[in-house]
Amino acid sequence: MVRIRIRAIGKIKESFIRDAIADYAKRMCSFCQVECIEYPEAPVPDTHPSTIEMACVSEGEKLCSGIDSLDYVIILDRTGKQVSSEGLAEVIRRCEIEGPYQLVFIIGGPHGLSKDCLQKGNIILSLSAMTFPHQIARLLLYEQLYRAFTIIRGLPYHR
Ligand SMILES: C[S@@+](CC[C@H](N)C(=O)[O-])C[C@H]1O[C@@H](n2cnc3c(N)ncnc32)[C@H](O)[C@@H]1O
Repeated sequence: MVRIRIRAIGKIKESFIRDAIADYAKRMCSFCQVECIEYPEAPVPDTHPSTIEMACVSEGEKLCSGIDSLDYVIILDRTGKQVSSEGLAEVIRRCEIEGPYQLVFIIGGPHGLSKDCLQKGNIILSLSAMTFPHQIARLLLYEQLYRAFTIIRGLPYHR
């Protein structure tokens, strides 16, 4: 069974988003092992660009540390490549058949991801040209992962 690790900055504060994520995680549990590891937001004591950049670098180091070189790493960023739901399903299907069996998704915090971190992925994935709050980006990712598994298994969810 393919393992999916989501590495994300910050907690999900809104209970309705937490509930929706938990619902998709439950629906996916017979298709994959999905786990989310949350890292704390780095402190941003002022709004100077260099302070924000330092926070992004520090968060990026935590998000990318300890990733196995065999993992397939997908970094979520607005500037990345947009793929269809079928395209994401194909990436997962290939991992299920050929490996690597662990997919890692990385989601930044309120200030986004450092340049260094963006270079550590196998792909940078854009969910849209629009910017979402990290909590919504995480929920969208869970929904798209669930959708991908229903596409792979031919289940009547994706239309
Ligand atoms: C509030 S956003 C960061 C905004 C930051 N100004 C930037 O442009 O990256 C927080 C995180 O959510 C994810 N995210 C938000 N919108 C996204 C999108 N359209 N596609 C992919 N990921 C997105 C990214 O991982 C991002 O680092």
